[in-house]
Formats: sequence, structure tokens, C-alpha cells
Amino acid sequence: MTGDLSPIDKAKFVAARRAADIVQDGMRVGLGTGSTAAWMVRRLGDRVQQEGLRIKAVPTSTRTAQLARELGIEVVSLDQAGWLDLTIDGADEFDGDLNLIKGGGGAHLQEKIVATASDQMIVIADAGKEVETLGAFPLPVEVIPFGWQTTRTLIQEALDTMDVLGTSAALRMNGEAPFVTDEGNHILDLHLQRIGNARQLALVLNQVPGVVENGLFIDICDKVVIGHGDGRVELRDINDGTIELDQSVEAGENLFSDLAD
Ligand SMILES: O=C(CO)[C@H](O)[C@H](O)COP(=O)(O)O
Repeated sequence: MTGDLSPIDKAKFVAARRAADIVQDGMRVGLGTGSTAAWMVRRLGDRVQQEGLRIKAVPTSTRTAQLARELGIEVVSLDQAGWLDLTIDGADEFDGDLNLIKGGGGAHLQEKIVATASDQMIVIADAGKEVETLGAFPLPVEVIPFGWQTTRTLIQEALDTMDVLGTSAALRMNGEAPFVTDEGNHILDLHLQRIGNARQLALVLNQVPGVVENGLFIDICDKVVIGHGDGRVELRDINDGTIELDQSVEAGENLFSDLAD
């Protein structure tokens, strides 16, 4: 079975598993969206079934909500939970300050609200997501459908004043039709190549009328759990600067054998 998983998927799996094991009984937990987050939700589902772990989970998309419910995890709304102990989510890119690009799965609006309403955000990612400077991954910007082409023009004008290399903004498609988010909006993917000042760009984008939220997560992530294809896992904490490295390749291989179903 392990042969079926690519090294990237193995890396995502070990990172997700390690982060899911940080969750403690009684916690209110934000559940991210995407393939890495799905591994984490599955592991939490196992813990609920096998250990009797009791958590209240706030999903960041209808996809994640459905998966969590199927696995027997108690799902509540963010307003019911009020505030969360922890959110665990994937990312498309992270830099040395643990600033992120998210939204490759189109869920960054709810993801940002949920992560911001948490004591701690832990990102789970394969090592290939780490970058020196954000921007190689196209930056998702959620816009309302009304007048989206005008919004795109306004975004491009704003980008012309910024320290970015490119300015092309592509409407995300789902087959022949525009992609529609859980909130009924569209997404413009900004192909910028390199974002010189991510903090400033995040503020500028959200000032454009029609923009609902951009995929830059600045000063939101506290910790990253980085998985490697051979089972090694690295934990980095931005608050105290600690780095832990689990070199147990063998442990990673045992984990992969758990995937036999
Ligand atoms: O931001 C996201 C969804 O909006 C995801 O976390 C991000 O796209 C990473 O996805 P994956 O874990 O599948 O690589």
C-alpha cells in the first residue's frame, strides 16, 4: 500500500498525523481544508473512535464538514464554539516567518476567519511548500461575482503600485464555469511570481471594492509541522523559535503501514 503513495503524499500524511496527535480531549478545534488537512481529519476520526477523544470541531469548508461528520467527529459552527483552542490546516506556501499563501482549494475565507479565532494555528505541509519569498504559487483572491471584471481591473491597478513581478489575474474555473466558493463567490488567482512585501499587499488587496479576502496569512500561523517523504517530521514554532526534528524514518514507515485499508 505504501508504494501507492507518492513521497509528497507520505510527507503530507506524517505531518498531518503528528499535528492531529497534538489535539487533546475537550479541545475546540478548527479543521482546515485540502488533501493534507483531510489526512489530519481522518486521524482525528480514528482517535474519536478508538480513544474516545471528545472534541468540538469547526470545519472550514463543506468538504471538510462532510468528512468530519462521516468519521463521527462532532461538528459545530464557529459561532457555537465561540473561540477555538487550535486550528490545524494545510498551506500552499510558507516562508521563514510562517507567513502563508492559502486558498489553493478555494477555502481561504473561512480558513482565515477560523484560524484568526483560534489560540493557535498549526500548519501542516510537505517540505516542498517552504519558500524564501512567497509568490511562486498563484495568490487566490476571493471576489464577489457582481462586477468581478471591474474588481479585477482595480486589483491590477493596485498591483502596478506594488513590489511584485507579474500582474496577471486569472478567473479560477471549474470546467466551463467559474469556480464558486462555499460563500458563493469567485476566485481570481494572481500570478505574481514573487511578493516583495506580503504584509502590505494583503492590506492593499482587501481595500479593493469587491474583494472579500485574499489568501495571504500574515502573523496568523504559530507553528508548522513539516513532513518529509521518508517519514521525518520537523516542528517549528515561531513564538519561541524552537525547532524539533523527528528523524525516525522507521516510525514513519510504521505509520505508512497503517494505511493498509
Ligand atoms: O488553502 C487550502 C485550501 O483553501 C489548502 O490548505 C492548501 O491549498 C493546501 O492544500 P493541500 O494540502 O491539498 O496541498
